Amino acid sequence: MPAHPYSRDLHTVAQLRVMEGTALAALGISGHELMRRAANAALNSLRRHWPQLRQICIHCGPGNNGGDGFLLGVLAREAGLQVELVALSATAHGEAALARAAWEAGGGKVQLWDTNGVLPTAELHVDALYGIGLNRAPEPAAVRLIDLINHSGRPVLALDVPSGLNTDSGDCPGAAIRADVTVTFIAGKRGLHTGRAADQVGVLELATLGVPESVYADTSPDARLLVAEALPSRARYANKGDNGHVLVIGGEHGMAGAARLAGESALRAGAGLVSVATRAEHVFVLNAARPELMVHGVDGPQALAPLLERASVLALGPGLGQAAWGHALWLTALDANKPLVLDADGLNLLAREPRQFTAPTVLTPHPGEAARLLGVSTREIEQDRFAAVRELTRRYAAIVVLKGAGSLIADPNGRLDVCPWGNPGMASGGMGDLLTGIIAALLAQGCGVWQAACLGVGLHARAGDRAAQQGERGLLASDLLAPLHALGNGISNCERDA
Ligand SMILES: NC(=O)C1=CN([C@@H]2O[C@H](COP(=O)(O)OP(=O)(O)OC[C@H]3O[C@@H](n4cnc5c(N)ncnc54)[C@H](O)[C@@H]3O)[C@@H](O)[C@H]2O)[C@@H](O)CC1
Ligand SMILES: [K+]
Repeated sequence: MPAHPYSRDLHTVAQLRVMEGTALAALGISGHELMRRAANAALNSLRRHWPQLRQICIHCGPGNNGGDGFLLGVLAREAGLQVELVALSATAHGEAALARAAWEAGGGKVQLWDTNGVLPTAELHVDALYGIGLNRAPEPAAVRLIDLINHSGRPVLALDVPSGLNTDSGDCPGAAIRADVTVTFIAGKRGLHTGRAADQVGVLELATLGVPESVYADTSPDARLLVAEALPSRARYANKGDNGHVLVIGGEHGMAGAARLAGESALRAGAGLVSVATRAEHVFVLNAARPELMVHGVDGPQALAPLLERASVLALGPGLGQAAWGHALWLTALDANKPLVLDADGLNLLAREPRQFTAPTVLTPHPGEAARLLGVSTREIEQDRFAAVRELTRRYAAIVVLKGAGSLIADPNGRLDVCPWGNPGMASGGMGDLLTGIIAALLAQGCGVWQAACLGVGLHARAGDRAAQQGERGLLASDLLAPLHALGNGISNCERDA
């Protein structure tokens, strides 16, 4: 089935509420009918994923998400399934009350959830507790139910959103359902694609419920999912000078590896030339390990100056340290006003001495670095990664990549893309150094700064996924170099990696 033309678009709850209203008007149907369509989509998904299923338990919350659950109960019963239904509250309002009445009119029983209650046995649990209306951590009674469902050992289908996950931020303020499959209704939701969402959503399906395309066309999304794109093609007559010259600046005592990984990934992402400015003691080992790198020992700004002049793009920060040596190089490099990727200690120094950038600049903080750059805690960053990345772009006048599950890429005009690839194997040392080198290489080859950041994040994450086919645990940053080479050339099967 071809993807829906607007499946990349991601919205906020406020936007979704407006879209629901315009969808109802455009379709000329009642809210109840839209809810019935949602329930029908959920039943289809359930049948597709678990065709042998005979008996399910649906858990309904107080709002319209619970309403979806009641109507799913009606349709599932009509389809011959045995249905148990648990409700969090004794009453329902509005559309949800109508849905509950429809369930009860057919003789359906409702078990009112009691905090000390026992989870009904079921072959599968349907989570219809909270949807986009969740506005705080689930209440204590729901917490126990969520916990029991998560530990039931049975598959879980979530309706619209896994309950407990904040649809806007991707954060879980308290307990949250871990779904195997989430069927989300009408349109993409940004909080399903970043941060904690990675552990809660499972397989994500979009059911557009027959909403006409005009509703999507009239809504400008808050964010978009990255799609896999080929790198810009290169002229056959290109010489190495046409593909740019990246200068990696970093590698304080004991941190040669970071500079090496950034340099190697820049080479693998296609930079024409890559130089490394590092501590003199690292020159021999880096040259021996990767002779294609031009490695220079620099003891301070004077030695750095001629290298800065020759470079077209700077990758500043891998293993740089924050002591006098790193700080002096950092100041000199920033004064060169060249296209720049700033990472690691380059960002920690920026947090100490904030400035705005006029040359094309990409900052690549992980949540801890982002917290230092904004003067808040890492937890506050994770509570709303979208707000954090947008604030960083404004404060530093740069493109910002906020790393972590579902990396975000944002520019100062509010544009925001979300990376759908990557895996927890990439939460290991050196992965960030690779990303720095990749983005720098793309800038050096002539990509615009937004394009370089998006292509770079995508390439890095897809190389990570490719490398993780051998296992996530124990994945090394250098394992990504071979798949990076292949993917950068549009080679999408695995033969090259072997
Ligand atoms: N409006 C529409 O047109 C459609 C809505 N649909 C469903 O409706 C959902 C949205 O429904 P609602 O806006 O009623 O919201 P929800 O059903 O998501 O939940 C909100 C309800 O829970 C309460 N609540 C929120 N956070 C709570 C917490 N932490 N602890 C306890 N109670 C809490 C709210 O006060 C409200 O009663 C969607 O996610 C979707 O599942 C679908 O039927 C598709 C059509
Ligand atoms: K739900």
